[in-house]
Amino acid sequence: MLCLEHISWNTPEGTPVLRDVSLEIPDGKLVVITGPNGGGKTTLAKIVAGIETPLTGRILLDGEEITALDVTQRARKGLSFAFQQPVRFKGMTVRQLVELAAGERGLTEAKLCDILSRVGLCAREYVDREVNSTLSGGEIKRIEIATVLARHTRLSVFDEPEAGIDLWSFASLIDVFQKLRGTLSGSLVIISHQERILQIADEIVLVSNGGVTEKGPAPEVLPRLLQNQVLCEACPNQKEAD
Ligand SMILES: Nc1ncnc2c1ncn2[C@@H]1O[C@H](COP(=O)(O)OP(=O)(O)OP(=O)(O)O)[C@@H](O)[C@H]1O
Repeated sequence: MLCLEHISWNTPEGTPVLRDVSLEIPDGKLVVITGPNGGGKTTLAKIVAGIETPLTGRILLDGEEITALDVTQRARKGLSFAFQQPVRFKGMTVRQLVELAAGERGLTEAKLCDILSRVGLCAREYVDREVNSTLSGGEIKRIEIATVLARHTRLSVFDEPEAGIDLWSFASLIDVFQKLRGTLSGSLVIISHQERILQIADEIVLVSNGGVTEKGPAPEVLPRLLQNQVLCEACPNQKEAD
């Protein structure tokens, strides 16, 4: 289980972004974090990844404090992330990147194909391409999601997997997440605004204005979100934004 205790974070200019966030991410569950733009969801994910350091609070993984660990040390503990703005791994081929993620050299074409087809990419066309600007944003995003899927980690976090992905790939991704949920030993967290992703959640957490304003089992929280009661309370401009 991942526990966040009293996490706060300010921008470099000192503007509060996260205010005293406490949250438990249980094992074996698909937890979807949602909420209005700018509420603090990605910042929370960056703090869990070790990219940002919290101003206050601590992070525990299975009871062990990991607050002081850097990104690499946390990755070794089994935390992996697919961010909204994917990182580009200059000079590496797709094959090398997936092998690195899977921790296995010399993956067979069949295995590579299995991993890449989950995100709607045909392995044969992609494996020997370099991960650089010749790939589209959507392709890079899908490759990054594939690397997280390949790792089978303790905690996997996907930040807006729907962003920049076409409808067909998105539909197969939902399928992948659903299958993952059925075989989960660790935790699976998806940050999303998409109703179709909220529908497959076990638990939903609403992050708004730097705090957790709602959390609970999806069957209880989702109807309220869909009726817009919760989102509207949390974000008065939500209706206008939609
Ligand atoms: N390094 C930074 N410097 C300045 N402001 C920042 C920084 N990081 C985050 N913010 C601000 O913190 C707020 C929360 O950003 P964050 O990306 O966590 O929101 P979010 O809930 O993920 O939003 P979205 O749904 O739009 O992806 C935003 O107002 C953002 O501009």
